[in-house]
Amino acid sequence: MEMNLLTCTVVVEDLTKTGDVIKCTPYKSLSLSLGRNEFNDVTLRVDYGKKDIKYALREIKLFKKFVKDGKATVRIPDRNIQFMLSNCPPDKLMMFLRTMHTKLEVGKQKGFISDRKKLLSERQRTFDEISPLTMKDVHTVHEARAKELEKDLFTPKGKRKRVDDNKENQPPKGLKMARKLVSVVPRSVIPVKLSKEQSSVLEAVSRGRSVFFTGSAGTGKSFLMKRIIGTLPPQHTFATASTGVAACHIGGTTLHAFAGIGSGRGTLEHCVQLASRTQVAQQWRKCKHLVIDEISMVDGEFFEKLEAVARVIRRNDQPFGGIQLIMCGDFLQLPPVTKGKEKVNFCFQTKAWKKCIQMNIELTEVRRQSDKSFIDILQQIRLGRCPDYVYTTLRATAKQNIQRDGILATRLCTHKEDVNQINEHHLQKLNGESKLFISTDSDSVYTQQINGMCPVPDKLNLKIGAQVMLAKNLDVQKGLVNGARGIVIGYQKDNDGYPIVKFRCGMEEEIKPIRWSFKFSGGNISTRKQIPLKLAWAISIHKSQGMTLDCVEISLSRVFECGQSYVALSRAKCLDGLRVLDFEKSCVKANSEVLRFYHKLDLHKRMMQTSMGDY
Ligand SMILES: Nc1ncnc2c1ncn2[C@@H]1O[C@H](COP(=O)(O)OP(=O)(O)OP(=O)(O)O)[C@@H](O)[C@H]1O
Ligand SMILES: [Mg+2]
Repeated sequence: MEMNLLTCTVVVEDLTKTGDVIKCTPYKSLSLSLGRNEFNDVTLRVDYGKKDIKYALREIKLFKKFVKDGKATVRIPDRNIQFMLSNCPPDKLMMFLRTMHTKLEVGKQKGFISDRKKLLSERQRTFDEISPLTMKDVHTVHEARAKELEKDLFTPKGKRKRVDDNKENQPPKGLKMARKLVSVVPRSVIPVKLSKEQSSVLEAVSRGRSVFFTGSAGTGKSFLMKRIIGTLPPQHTFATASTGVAACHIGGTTLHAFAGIGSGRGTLEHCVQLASRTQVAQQWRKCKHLVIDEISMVDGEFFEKLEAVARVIRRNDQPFGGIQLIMCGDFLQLPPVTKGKEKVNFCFQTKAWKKCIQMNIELTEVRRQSDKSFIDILQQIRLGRCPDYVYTTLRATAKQNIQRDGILATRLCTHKEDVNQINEHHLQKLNGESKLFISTDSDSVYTQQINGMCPVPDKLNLKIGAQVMLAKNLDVQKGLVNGARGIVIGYQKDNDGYPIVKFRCGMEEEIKPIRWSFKFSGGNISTRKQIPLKLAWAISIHKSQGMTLDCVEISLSRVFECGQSYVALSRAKCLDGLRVLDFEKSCVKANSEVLRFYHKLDLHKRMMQTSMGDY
């Protein structure tokens, strides 16, 4: 990701010394870049088109509360100016501000050249690109901050504290925290690197191509999608997915909610009429980049309607009304939900698909599992094959004891009813009182809809001993990740009484409520604050699509969909964490039309020689 350059909407404000605004000039699009001048000062260059102005930085003030929405303000106090940035790609903005702040702090440690020396210098004016942020830079800043904190603690209010003042010779309160600051530098400061194939997808997207990227379960499609969303301007980008759970995973809304055309089963005229409602039409017109995750579950007819509606509402005859489509999914996982004996209609079978997609890209590196033989087994299942070695290996898992420290495996069920029954049954069996945690929803009108999208329910009933699953990444380094399994071992003793969970990774953690936000048709935003836990004795295979689970038990006797066994099996990270019951060769099914589609993709790739490397 280009960390030194940002192009976005900017309001430039000239300030008085006391910070009042004297003049305010809006620019629809300005480019800001970070570099170093001839004295090695971190320098912000603002490109106004006809001219550019460079600000050598000594002090900046950043206002970053809305950085996730692509907004922030950069104030340069000694130049009496501030830049209010908006509609920035959020990840880019975050990295830009982080680089500027960190490099400046590192510069402060080294010291600046005096103004006098600069004036007397005869060096030629230069502006060189700043080097990328490194962990070393981040450590330098953390150490400096921790030292400052230590100093403050030893010398309260400017008075040096004598050592014998500290009677028990104990480090003062808070010093431990200061030291911790030095030792724990969050890894997330520098984003996880994309693989070569993932980077090439990002590059294609940044060149404005409409892309479909696919790949087996766990090849990092959703991971990449989140990164792509972070590089696009939020006002014109709509992140969606075919199901609520998948939408929540990438911080978006369902495709149906965005489209505003109901089920899409009505006539085109009716769909256009629905999409012409003011708020819905506004979204359609604003949209320049439409992201769709889990595209395999989008019905082909619905996709065709969307494409036609987009052209009409946007009054633009280009495919999809000129919107850039960024879609991902794996058609060998779950297909669209159909009623009764209706034939499945996949998106890739439609004319709209052929018209819109400019690039098909396949991710091939599996990230969820690392064991090569397990990856191979999953690949066979994905293609609907079950040779003897696959059969015997999976049958053998039925005897495995995958429970650890009393934490049972999550049971993946083919049918929804079984899920509720199993969870209720286990909860009732536990002795002790149950404790109810009710969510705080910003708008109760949406509670039912949120239940369909949010991984946690509005009413969460827990008991000591309950098997739970974390529904959000809390601390990736500690293993407190989305899908991590644990057991409720008690409640905090204060008024709130939040649950304490012992996780399979060994961590014990108090789980406090967190907030989810959801977008509904017309752009309405509603939030839910709830403990990020759900009962995890069982979940449905349909709801598990997209998840990574650490220990799973699966009964495949009632599999009814192609790809269903594959989805279930591929949630596990390793064979040791998997127990498959009632496994028969007949459980393994892949749709023949999907296989043909992938075969063609492969042939096409070879013919065009568009291997990822070449691309
Ligand atoms: N470049 C990467 N570096 C580190 N980890 C990665 C990378 N890409 C993906 N991962 C990790 O791999 C795991 C699987 O990724 P992800 O859930 O995005 O896969 P997916 O292709 O969407 O799978 P599914 O088809 O099951 O939805 C996640 O834990 C993710 O964090
Ligand atoms: Mg996914």
